[in-house]
Amino acid sequence: MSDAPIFAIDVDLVRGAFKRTVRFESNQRVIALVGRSGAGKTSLLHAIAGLVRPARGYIAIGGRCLFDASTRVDEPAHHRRIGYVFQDARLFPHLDVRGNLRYGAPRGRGDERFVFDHIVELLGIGDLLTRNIDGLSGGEAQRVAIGRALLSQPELLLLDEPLSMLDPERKAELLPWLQRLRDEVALPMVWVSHSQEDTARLADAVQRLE
Ligand SMILES: Nc1ncnc2c1ncn2[C@@H]1O[C@H](COP(=O)(O)OP(=O)(O)OP(=O)(O)O)[C@@H](O)[C@H]1O
Repeated sequence: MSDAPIFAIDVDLVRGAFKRTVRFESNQRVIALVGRSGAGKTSLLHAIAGLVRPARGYIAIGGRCLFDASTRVDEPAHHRRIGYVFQDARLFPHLDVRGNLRYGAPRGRGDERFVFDHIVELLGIGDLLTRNIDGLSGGEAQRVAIGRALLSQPELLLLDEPLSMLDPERKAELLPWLQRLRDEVALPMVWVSHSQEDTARLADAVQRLE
């Protein structure tokens, strides 16, 4: 077993005129990232995912170095084994639910950590498999998006405000599934949230960007 913290991050993020340093270490598995609008939450997720390059510093998660400016480590995004769930699900409209879940799932090795039938059961989406995307509720679409992310066999899950576009009823419906995800999928997760209440329910620790 490695003694490395689950999250070890110290980066300078630069996006146009925006510049900030984010530094934290944590041994908690599920982190809520909170802070005012424009504080840099999405920018940090993008840096972890390899979609933007920090101007300085390092990102190591689960003892795995994803980026280190001093040693010129910069794992390409597609090698980082990260599942990314967006606010608006971003499912493929030309595929049905099954097609979306199958998209990008490595085939045929037989030793995958996340298996199709288990993920479908975990997220309660078995009845949706042949449905078109445009007929799904916001909460159903998010569950499918999470399933698609897990079936890409990630080692880390990033969720950018998965509840924020839902009305209160749909949100109440989705929350227990997200709690189940947190409890039954033993992956590190970073959860961007605006809501103190969601944060308290879903995260082991809160990281605030001022
Ligand atoms: N591609 C870009 N070019 C220039 N500036 C950018 C770019 N992307 C983000 N920014 C700026 O970087 C800052 C941080 O944005 P970011 O989206 O990371 O914040 P956030 O905390 O996620 O905000 P929100 O809660 O509103 O989503 C903002 O001032 C934003 O305008």
